[in-house]
Amino acid sequence: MESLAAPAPVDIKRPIVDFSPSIWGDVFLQYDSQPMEINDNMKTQVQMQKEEVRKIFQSSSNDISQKLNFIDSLQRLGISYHFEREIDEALEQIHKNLTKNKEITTKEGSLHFLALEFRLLRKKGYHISSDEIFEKFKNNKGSLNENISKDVQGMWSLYEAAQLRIHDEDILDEALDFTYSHLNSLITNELSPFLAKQLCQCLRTPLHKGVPRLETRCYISSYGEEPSHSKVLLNFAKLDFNTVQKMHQNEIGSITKWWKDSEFATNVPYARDRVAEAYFWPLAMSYEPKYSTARKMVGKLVTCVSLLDDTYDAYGTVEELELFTEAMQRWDINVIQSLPESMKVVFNSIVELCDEIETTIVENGTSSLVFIQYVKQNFYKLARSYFVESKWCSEGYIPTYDEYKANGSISSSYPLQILSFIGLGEFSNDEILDWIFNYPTIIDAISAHGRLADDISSHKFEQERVHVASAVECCMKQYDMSGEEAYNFIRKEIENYWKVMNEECLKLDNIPRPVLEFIMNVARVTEFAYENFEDKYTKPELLKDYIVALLVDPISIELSE
Ligand SMILES: CC(C)=CCC/C(C)=C/COP(=O)(O)OP(=O)(O)O
Repeated sequence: MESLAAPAPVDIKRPIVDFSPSIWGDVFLQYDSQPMEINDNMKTQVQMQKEEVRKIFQSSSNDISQKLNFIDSLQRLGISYHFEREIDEALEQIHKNLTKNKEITTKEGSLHFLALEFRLLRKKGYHISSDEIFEKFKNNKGSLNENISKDVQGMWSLYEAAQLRIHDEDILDEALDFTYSHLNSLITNELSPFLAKQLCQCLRTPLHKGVPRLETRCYISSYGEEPSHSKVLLNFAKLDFNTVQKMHQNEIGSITKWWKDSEFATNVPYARDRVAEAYFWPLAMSYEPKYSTARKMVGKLVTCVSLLDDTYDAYGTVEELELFTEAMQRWDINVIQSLPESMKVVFNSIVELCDEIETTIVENGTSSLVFIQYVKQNFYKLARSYFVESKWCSEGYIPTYDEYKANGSISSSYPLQILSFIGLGEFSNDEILDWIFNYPTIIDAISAHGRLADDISSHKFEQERVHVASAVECCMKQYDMSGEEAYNFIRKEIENYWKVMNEECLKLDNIPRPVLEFIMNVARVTEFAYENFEDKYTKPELLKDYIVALLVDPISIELSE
């Protein structure tokens, strides 16, 4: 068959990029036909083990420290979603015991205990004063006591707790520097290889910034080596991981089938072929079974966003893209009749996806129809932001950093992804959708964080070809900085956005916690995807092992345990 993608006039110079092909072949196709339902025997086992875990939870009712450690393990092992009500009630009770008239009244306990209590309560949205809870660890100058450096477990917990810091929490800023440098110095000399490995991992990715499913996969592998581990919890976590993984396999199988049937790799040959990598984003937003539809749809949506991005960045001319953007605004393919077939394929894929989303929400009765209008408008806004970048690029214009960030937050595609995921799930209602659509501070912070992290990871690769000036050049221009200074400036901005996000999570008590968690998970997957100046989306070999661990290999379960 003749390729659909041949450019219309032969002499057009296109910004084609030599993206590497997909590394997955047909690996995920087999899962499309795999039965979604787990068998009766497995269901009975899940139910029995879950009840055993519940009994242990209930029996720890009077010991706060034990309860907090138990909740922490449930969360880290990825099974807390089975016990949401119990955990909420327990934390509410613990919060009541800790505070009276908003003052913290009980500050007894070890540094580990207080830091864990602080972290779990704050994660749940309780605004606990860091100054008050850590008061007894300060000296008379108001700084942290040097002698806490002897308490490794305490420092470790304080390091994790301090990640939830907001602005003007000097004690937590200090705690983060203090614990990081002391813990880092322990790795080489004083710890067992097992602990040193754990510590390295948490210094690289603290719990608060980790992608939940990856954290769980990693923690299940090491939890059994902790002296105080519970076999009941571990077995249930493994069984649950494998059961839920089957559902994830089914989802990625069906997205892969759709992608292959649509022949995007042939029909849009200039674009990245990244189905499994795209699915990583909705999987990071939530792995829970009840968000299966949202994951499937958003997985497809991210692949369409990727086709669109490459159409603007790696194929279209400014004249073509102007027309394409107009077609997106009018939602009308007739506007682009004169453009190359491949661009029409991209346009149609977006229109058809929106139709599919609409059918799904009507069938499931989960969402109001304002949702689909918002999705379409966000797709247009995304295309418009890409067009702005294309124009800047063709004109050789370097915008100011602020101008670049305002546009770049939209072109991160996060507002669209977040809106779509939440609109397809159980918390979808007009109020929440309006809130997201109007770009609240938390979405702004996450999108800007995404744009900056992406830019500093792919800066060198992108500047090797004709590409819009990135945040780095814009920052150099606006503040008259060297490249190195701009990198450092942007890294500080990224840290600052974390404080903004943490702060918003405390303020937004009218938004359900799971919704805030989905949103925060986007920041977490950003940190992971773009760490160490690498772009794991564009270079799939960097993501391969993680995808295998989450989507291909089950966890082995020794039956004797
Ligand atoms: C966040 C995800 C996975 C979105 C979908 C695909 C996409 C646009 C990835 C970023 O690519 P890029 O680094 O080339 O983006 P940009 O061109 O916006 O810098």
